[in-house]
Amino acid sequence: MVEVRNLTVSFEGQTILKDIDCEIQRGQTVAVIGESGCGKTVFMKSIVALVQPTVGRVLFDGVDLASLTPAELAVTRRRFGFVFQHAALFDSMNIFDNVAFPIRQNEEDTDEEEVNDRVRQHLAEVGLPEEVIYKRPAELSGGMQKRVGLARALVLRPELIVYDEPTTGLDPIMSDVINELILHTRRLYPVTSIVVTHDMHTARKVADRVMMFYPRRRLNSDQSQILFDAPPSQLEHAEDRRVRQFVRGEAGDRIREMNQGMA
Ligand SMILES: Nc1ncnc2c1ncn2[C@@H]1O[C@H](COP(=O)(O)OP(=O)(O)OP(=O)(O)O)[C@@H](O)[C@H]1O
Repeated sequence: MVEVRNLTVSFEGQTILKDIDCEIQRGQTVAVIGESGCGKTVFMKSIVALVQPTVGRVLFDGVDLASLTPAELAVTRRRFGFVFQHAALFDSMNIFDNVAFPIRQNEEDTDEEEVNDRVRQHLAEVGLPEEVIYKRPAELSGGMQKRVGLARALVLRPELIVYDEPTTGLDPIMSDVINELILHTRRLYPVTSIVVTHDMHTARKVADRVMMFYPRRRLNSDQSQILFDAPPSQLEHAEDRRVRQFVRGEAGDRIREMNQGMA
């Protein structure tokens, strides 16, 4: 479904991603992990054409996203769902209108009765009670806001959904509610998911594949930036020491490097 070919992304002369090659199959859930600043979000945004490749290509169903006109890209983007780190809800709209927004925006012919049914169905799917419907985002807890963000992302039944740190800032129970919702969505239909996360519990629980990125600036030019690309069950046995240290949360050589001003 997604083919990433020789992807390089640079900003103002600084290379963040270099020569990334991978394929993501339909229905796969990929967790993208790695230390802060290694380029996880840039990778995820490149896949949904929110960031343009400096070199290389990203193909979605065989089509190079960079070759599309803005109008064609807008049509393709309807097949994508986005769950942002801070829910990114519209503060001035109530919860109903937030979730209805993508339908009203993209499927203008939908009558209000159907909009009503779909919004209520999606809010129920993420476990939100009826009484939140006419509240504003600021009146809900962070976990509830994330669930609204998820309902809004799912309301057009996207084929590809990207999650940017979906559990950051949530307590362990609410994090697990979000993990369960990601799994539940996958059970409902063969959505492809890319989950950028620092939460190893999330990576282990929801993903059938984990990709670990490493900061480009810490590598030699011939070294691959993807240190690990395998099912989560293999994380503990990864050959690369940096992967094992990362998943165990061990600083390793980093403290010495920091003291030497290298990190
Ligand atoms: N639009 C941009 N313009 C300039 N630099 C950018 C842009 N987007 C990202 N960067 C830089 O690219 C690097 C990687 O950013 P990215 O957000 O992908 O990291 P990350 O691995 O997701 O980190 P974190 O875990 O902290 O969110 C950072 O140094 C960031 O400052």
